[in-house]
Amino acid sequence: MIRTTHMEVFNLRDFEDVAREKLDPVYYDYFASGAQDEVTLAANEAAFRRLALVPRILRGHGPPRLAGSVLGCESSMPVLLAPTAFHRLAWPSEGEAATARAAREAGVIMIAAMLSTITIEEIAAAGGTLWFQLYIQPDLGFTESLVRRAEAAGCRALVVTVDSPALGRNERGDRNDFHDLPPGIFCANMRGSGRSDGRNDGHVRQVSLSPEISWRHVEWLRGVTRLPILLKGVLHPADAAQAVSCGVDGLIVSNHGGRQLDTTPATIDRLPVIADAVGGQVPLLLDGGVRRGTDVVKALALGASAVALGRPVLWGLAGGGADGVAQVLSLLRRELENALTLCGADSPGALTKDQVVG
Ligand SMILES: Cc1cc2nc3c(=O)[nH]c(=O)nc-3n(C[C@H](O)[C@H](O)[C@H](O)COP(=O)(O)O)c2cc1C
Ligand SMILES: CC(C)CC(=O)C(=O)O
Repeated sequence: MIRTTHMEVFNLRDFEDVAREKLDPVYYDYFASGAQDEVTLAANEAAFRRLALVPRILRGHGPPRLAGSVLGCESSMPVLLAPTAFHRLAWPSEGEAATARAAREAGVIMIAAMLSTITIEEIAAAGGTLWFQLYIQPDLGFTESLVRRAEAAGCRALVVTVDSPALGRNERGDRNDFHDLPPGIFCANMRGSGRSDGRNDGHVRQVSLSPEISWRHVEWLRGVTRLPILLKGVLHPADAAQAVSCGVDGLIVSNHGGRQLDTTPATIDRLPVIADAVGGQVPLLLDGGVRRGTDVVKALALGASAVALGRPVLWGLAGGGADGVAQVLSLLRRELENALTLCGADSPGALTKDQVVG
């Protein structure tokens, strides 16, 4: 159990306090912040609090089974690690390798961020089941080289982030003048060969979040890889339906943890309309504000196959490297097991949407 001089950790929120104590305040702000007024950042958690769970009784079963699979990948519980950039800011010695080790040991899927601070090959060497998150770069030759590297490293799916035609306006970052990674830390996947412009030093400035990216790019990607493709950042049911017609294999209902367009709705509030639009044709995942086992249960009941966890993983990493991430996952697993039991569900699939009332 991670303990600092005056803090014991009982839940995921406690880990944020530990991380705040340990991190450089500028990096803490980078991880914690949302866009502009942080309305969406707050809304994600507030919406989970607002929804109530209705338990079913006297179901007469044993402890719930948490394990299952998502897009053919086994997972010991319906919780994935959301892609988050720059883990060496939280744990300088190992960065994403520590996160990947903890995910592997917990038997859960890690979505490795394209903007990781060690390479995807290094993450794969430390990790278990990995999916690779991609910001499609207008330099399609370079994008394809990243896809090939992710395939060769054994990644089992591509997660294309589609909520970032530009970078969200982060005012905490502006106030802290945090616009570059510190010396010695790079976007490791962006270095080396593959770019048509020959720029290859892994500087953040070389990453393009471009409004030119369109459905045509998704169709292009569908043609260059056989890996399952998920779109991350879907909030409109018409987009969800179009994604399915484009041959996309899964969707992540996400507002990027409130870091892109501020004042978007909470993700859990969008899940039902997206689930209706998709009608079970592809698995739906959700991220944003998941902090408790009861939050996971609400998302599962409303139609998600699994959820993904962003900041709490970073708090665990900052608090104690792989051990900290392992503790975050283990706390959430215990809570999820308890919440399912109290809801009368012997597995995630036994939950029904009438068990969530708003
Ligand atoms: C510090 C930080 C960095 C992130 N980096 C990325 C990224 O590189 N790519 C991406 O698709 N999403 C990124 N995200 C968004 C997460 O994948 C996820 O959508 C969000 O964190 C979920 O919300 P939560 O933090 O409330 O759990 C980042 C989020 C944070 C907090
Ligand atoms: C550098 C950013 C594009 C990484 C990111 O997605 C984020 O910080 O939310």
